[in-house]
Amino acid sequence: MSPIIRVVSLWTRHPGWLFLALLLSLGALTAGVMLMGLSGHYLAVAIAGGVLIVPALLPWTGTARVLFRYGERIVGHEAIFRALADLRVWMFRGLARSAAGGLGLRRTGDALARLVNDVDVLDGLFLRIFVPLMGALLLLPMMFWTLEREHGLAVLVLVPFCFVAFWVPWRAARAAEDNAGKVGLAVAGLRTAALDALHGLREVKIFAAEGRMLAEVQAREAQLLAAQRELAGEGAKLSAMAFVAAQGGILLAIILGFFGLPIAAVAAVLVLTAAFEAVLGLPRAGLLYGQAKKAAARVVQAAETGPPVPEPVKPASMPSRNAIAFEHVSFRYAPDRPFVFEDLSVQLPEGSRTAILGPSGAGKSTIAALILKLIEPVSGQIRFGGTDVAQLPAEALRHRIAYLGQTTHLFADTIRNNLLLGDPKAVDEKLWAVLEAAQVADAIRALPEGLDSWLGEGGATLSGGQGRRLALARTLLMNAPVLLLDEPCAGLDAATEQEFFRVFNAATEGRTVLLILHRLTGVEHLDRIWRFTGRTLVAAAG
Ligand SMILES: Nc1ncnc2c1ncn2[C@@H]1O[C@H](COP(=O)(O)OP(=O)(O)OP(=O)(O)O)[C@@H](O)[C@H]1O
Repeated sequence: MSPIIRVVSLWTRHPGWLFLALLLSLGALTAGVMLMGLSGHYLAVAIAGGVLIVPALLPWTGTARVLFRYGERIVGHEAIFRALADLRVWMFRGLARSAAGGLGLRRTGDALARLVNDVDVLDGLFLRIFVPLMGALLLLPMMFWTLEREHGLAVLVLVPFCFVAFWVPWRAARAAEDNAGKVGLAVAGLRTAALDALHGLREVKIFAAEGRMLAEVQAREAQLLAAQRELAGEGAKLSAMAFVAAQGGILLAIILGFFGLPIAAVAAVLVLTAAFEAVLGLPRAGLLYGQAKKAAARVVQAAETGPPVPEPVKPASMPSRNAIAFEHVSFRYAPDRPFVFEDLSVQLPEGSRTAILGPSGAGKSTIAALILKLIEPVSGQIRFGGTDVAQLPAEALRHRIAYLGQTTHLFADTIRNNLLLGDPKAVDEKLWAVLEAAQVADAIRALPEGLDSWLGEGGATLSGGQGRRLALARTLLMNAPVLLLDEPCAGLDAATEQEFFRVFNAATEGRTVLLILHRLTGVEHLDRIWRFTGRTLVAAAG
């Protein structure tokens, strides 16, 4: 299915609104053409006979035109706002499904460009392309009838009309399609560069790299402007051609009018003026269509890219148990990358407390990513509660697991709302209990607004260590039977770390816990310890 059809198929959820908008628009067009035709006719009669008759139909047609146009604007925009809201939600859901592992900054800029710019381009698909095109098709028989009455040859005027209404827009669409790829890429590139520079502003200042960063953003902007200028030039050329053709068509009707029926000729010329005016926007619509086609392709691609690990066709039901086992698992990130581990087997029995130790780059975080189904083994199996995770739906599996990664995001919101992400129903008492467990309660208590303090973007108002502990508290709050904690004590001093592990044991009683650590300090009551040796895990104690 072509991307444009895919996008339009999403809009069919609002058939009533869209159909009504189309009817009102065609009604306005018909009333406008009738108005001009009647005016021309009675004007010509007045000139010929010296008597001006204003038929009762004339004011009615004028009023109808205004009312139809007004209704079309209201209904059309309502229809399209609903359709766009659906489109954005659909795309966001698709992104969330495909990017569970986090987008990363480069792709965030690109995703934002698609969510905002590309969806905005699609805004015009119905009102500025489809509706005027239907109008042009409706005008064809109307014009044939009017011109034919004037002079047999007058139907020749339909040639410039079709040129303006169909050929020029088609050419414009082709030109815009070639160019829209460049514009889309340039917009995404500009957003990515600007976001990158803004996110890293502190580093930019420390390394005095403002000039280089600015040059990068300006270069991207220049690329975008060049692509837009090219398109605008092409658009202007085609619009000029359409304008000349429209004037030529009207001139032809006037000339033929001298040889035919003058009264019919005046009416025809006025009808033609209205008709050409109605289609003179179509070359721009053609340009827009070319852009919309590319935009639709980018939106559909972003929304329909599958999850990183394919979902099972017939998912197994979630097992009641929560033990985890790796059975002869081998994994590498790409065929041309070395294996991170080979033939790795390890068990995390239900309710056990396990630590995996190893130097940086050994593959500890990769273990967590495999359990969460963000990546899949090259060979071997990972079982959750006895069932191969490949058979389990990723979302249901992740509901069982509370995970604290090495980098976690704190939202620009209050501390309370950041915490409630872990358990939306948690009462204050529970929030303070997890804050105590994560050794950050004192710092929060010292803030003037306590739990209602605003965190700022990425937790900017807390120190790095405090932010990390808040993220840890949020993970502890999640009522999941399995806890995966990747370096939970990063940013803690030795004494606080020891205190953390003391409280941690009580806070996680009964859950299956996997701690991913560089070194073993302060951890007590562990059931198992595994250490990376070469490309596999070896039991260190138990
Ligand atoms: N997305 C990725 N694509 C390609 N290679 C990756 C990716 N993520 C990690 N790696 C590589 O896989 C290996 C294991 O990485 P992993 O993050 O699991 O190590 P780690 O033991 O958690 O390290 P650290 O203690 O520094 O966090 C490393 O050599 C790393 O370069």
